[in-house]
Amino acid sequence: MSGIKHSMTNGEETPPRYRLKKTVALVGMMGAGKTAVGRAVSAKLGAPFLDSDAEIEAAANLSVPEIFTRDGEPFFRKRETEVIARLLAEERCILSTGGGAFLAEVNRDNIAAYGVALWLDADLDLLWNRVRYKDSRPLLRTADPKATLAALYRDRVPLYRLADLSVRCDPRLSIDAMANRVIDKLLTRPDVLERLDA
Ligand SMILES: Nc1ncnc2c1ncn2[C@@H]1O[C@H](COP(=O)(O)OP(=O)(O)OP(=O)(O)O)[C@@H](O)[C@H]1O
Ligand SMILES: O=C(O)C1=C[C@@H](O)[C@@H](O)[C@H](O)C1
Ligand SMILES: [Mg+2]
Repeated sequence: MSGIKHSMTNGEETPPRYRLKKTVALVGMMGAGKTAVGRAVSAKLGAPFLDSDAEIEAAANLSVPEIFTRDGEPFFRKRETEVIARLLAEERCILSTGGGAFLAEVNRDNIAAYGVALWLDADLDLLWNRVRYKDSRPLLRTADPKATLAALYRDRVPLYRLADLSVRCDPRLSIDAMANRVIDKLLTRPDVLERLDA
């Protein structure tokens, strides 16, 4: 349990205020919670939230699966690199990346140039439980999506380990509680996040 009060629980407490000094890119497997937890972290910090998948979708006016089907994965990866570079340069933020983004060295280098990468490290079982009922991940449209997810996991974990920071995803923790865990981790890096009312 975090020893730090992160949110207002009664009328007497004031919400904590933070200074985000660098962009935090959330990386990790599909279903780890980069989007959901990233949004909650940004709300708690009062920092902008950006999501590379959502930006690519908005620019194309198509969903991620539609882009994969129409233009193919290499096209998507090019857009992903462009979008991440643009978002990093635009403003200091919490940036949720797509699950494959951190695999490309160019994206890792760009993230390092502007901020830090935080890996949301989730077990395969948890990931499968999160993604199994949704058809929004084109890479899992295979005859055996569970085996595909396991293969992606095996291949990708060594690269996610290159992230500056990592937080384990506990299946018992809500999105809000995970966001607190992420903030606790960021506070271990005063060059990234500072608490102003400590
Ligand atoms: N701590 C949590 N507790 C309960 N549900 C969660 C938690 N974290 C994420 N979820 C849910 O799991 C699903 C996957 O989360 P999310 O879309 O944030 O993953 P992601 O890492 O952004 O995946 P992708 O790489 O495909 O974008 C969502 O339905 C989300 O609401
Ligand atoms: O893990 C991946 O490679 C992906 C994850 C999603 O966030 C999307 O970026 C897309 O479905 C690819
Ligand atoms: Mg996401």
